Amino acid sequence: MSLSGLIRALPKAELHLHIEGTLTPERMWSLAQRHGITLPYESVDAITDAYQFSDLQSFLDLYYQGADVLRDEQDFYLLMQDYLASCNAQNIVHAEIMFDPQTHTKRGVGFDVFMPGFLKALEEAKQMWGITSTLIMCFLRDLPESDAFDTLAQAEPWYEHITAVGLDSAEVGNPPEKFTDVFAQARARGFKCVAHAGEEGPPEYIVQALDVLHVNRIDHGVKCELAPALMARLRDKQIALTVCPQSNLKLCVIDDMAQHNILRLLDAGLLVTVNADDPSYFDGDLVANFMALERELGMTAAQLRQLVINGFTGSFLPEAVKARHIASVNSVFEMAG
Ligand SMILES: Nc1ncnc2[nH]cnc12
Ligand SMILES: [Zn+2]
Repeated sequence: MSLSGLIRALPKAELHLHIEGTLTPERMWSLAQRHGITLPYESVDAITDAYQFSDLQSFLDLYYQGADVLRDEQDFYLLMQDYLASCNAQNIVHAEIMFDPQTHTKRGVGFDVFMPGFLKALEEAKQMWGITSTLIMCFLRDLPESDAFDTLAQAEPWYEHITAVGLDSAEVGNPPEKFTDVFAQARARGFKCVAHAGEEGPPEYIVQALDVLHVNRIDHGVKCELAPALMARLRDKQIALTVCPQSNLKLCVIDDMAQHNILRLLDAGLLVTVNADDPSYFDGDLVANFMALERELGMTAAQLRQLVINGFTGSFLPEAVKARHIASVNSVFEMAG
């Protein structure tokens, strides 16, 4: 089987995916029509054409604007359903899905609107396709820590459906230590923790995420290469990095995919995984991200195998379930010869 055939056929996990970043231009258009919202675009194509970014902030501005079409439970159900249908098409069997409550609550759209929509679609995908999932509730780091505390309190009726808390949005100038207390409270309430760190920000933010927030894994983390001692620590402790190659290209973290360090980090023994981040905005789902690694970086079959296995190893699944998925990955390779 060709490498592209394997990429498609392998059962995969996705660990770094913002559900608001899966809003397709078509769905944005249809929801805007449904709610009588006038978008600042003339057509679906004009939405896609606007997705040219110079850095993280230039993307976040459009991403938060796009989310404004999400108004009622059905919108959030359709958003999640679209993503899960794409998981089924890509053979993603397990997804750890981030959502940004504050993007919605600050517009008057509460947990009682988006959570039922999400949960209905997740349950249907489990029944129809056997796709398992966890939800990661992210705090927006450009807002004060007190807002994150409010969000943690508002989420209380939904805790049983949320596995982890995360930290996203504008990184530089909003270090992990700004959220020390709310992460401590989230940990005390039994949540796992993740944080975006070392996407645009310095390696010190990765160190803070580990030492101050006590995260279980790092989202992005590609800037760790600038700090050899940190790289050694990530390798020795096998802390998962949820790397998003196409996102890094689109947000100008790198100028060219050929410069991406993901395979160097993998070959150095770090637990790196491949993820889409915001597939609708970055022109690439999980399969497309793997394809780019084959095309632009010459990823080998052995590297592909390790990256896909790492996706399960780095997940929040129980160990026995991880082992079952990893065995299926290995059996696809054995059948492919
Ligand atoms: N790549 C990213 N970095 C920070 N915050 C985000 N929110 C959605 N995508 C993000
Ligand atoms: Zn992200």
